[in-house]
Amino acid sequence: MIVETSALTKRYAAHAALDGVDLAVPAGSVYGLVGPNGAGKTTLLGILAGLRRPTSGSVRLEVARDRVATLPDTPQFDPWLTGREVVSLAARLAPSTPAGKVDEVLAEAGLAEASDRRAGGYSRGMLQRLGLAATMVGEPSLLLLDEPASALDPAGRREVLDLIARLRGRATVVFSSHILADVQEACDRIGILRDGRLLFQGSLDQLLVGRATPSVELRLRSGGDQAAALLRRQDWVTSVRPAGAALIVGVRTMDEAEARMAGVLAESSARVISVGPREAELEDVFLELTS
Ligand SMILES: Nc1ncnc2c1ncn2[C@@H]1O[C@H](COP(=O)(O)OP(=O)(O)OP(=O)(O)O)[C@@H](O)[C@H]1O
Repeated sequence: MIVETSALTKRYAAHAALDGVDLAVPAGSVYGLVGPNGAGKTTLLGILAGLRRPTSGSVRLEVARDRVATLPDTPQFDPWLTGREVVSLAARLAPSTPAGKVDEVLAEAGLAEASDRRAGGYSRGMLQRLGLAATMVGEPSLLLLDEPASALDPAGRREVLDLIARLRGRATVVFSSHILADVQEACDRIGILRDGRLLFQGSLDQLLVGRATPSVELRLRSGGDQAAALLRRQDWVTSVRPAGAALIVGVRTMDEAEARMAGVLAESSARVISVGPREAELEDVFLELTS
């Protein structure tokens, strides 16, 4: 394990922001720390980065402090510096940065063209990528990224997630997010934090197996409200919730759903586009664990 904490606790006055957290991050992994607002993600990353002190418990890093790089959730740069100057400054703080590395990471972050423009004119997505470039330039062994993609639009998120995916195998990455899809896509290990407690950590497969209740995804052209009301009255239906244009119907067993779903839909006036089993997703488990 490149990062291990033991019974880590952080109190702000009477409030426990972290409560007995045993985090274990394997070397080389991309670890997603996910949890709702206020769960303690920033506090935990801050302690790992050495920026906050724990109230009790311990942190063990199997990596020298100068091989750890941290990206705060809203990186701030002097607006008059160009992208290249920001990354060059970061390079000077790293123990030894190979020649040409500044241009290499700027290109990797998709900022080659913009590198001589001032950071004050960058978009949010560009600033986040500039922060990543500055974090990556010293070739750290461990990157701690606080919500690197959460505030971005879908295109910006995609760029940042792609950049993180490319770090796999080159460094260990711990990043926090409250966007489950990002974690599901980018991480090979997941920790779920709520109210300062680590409710689960392990691989996505370990998380999903045997936890999420089986469910069926219904796509309806119209009549969704009536169908949902009818479904809620069935004893084999455990939950009905809208997800975009679809209804996600939690069921006791798939057998019952297969035998009885068509009958309920026929009874309603819904126009059916498709009915299909839905693979357990992180969101189901997350809702199960955190609600
Ligand atoms: N410096 C502080 N003083 C007092 N309370 C704090 C401080 N920092 C965090 N907290 C509290 O500790 C809890 C955890 O906060 P933290 O910022 O670590 O959560 P988070 O999971 O990062 O949340 P978010 O997703 O909103 O950033 C919250 O209840 C927060 O109000």
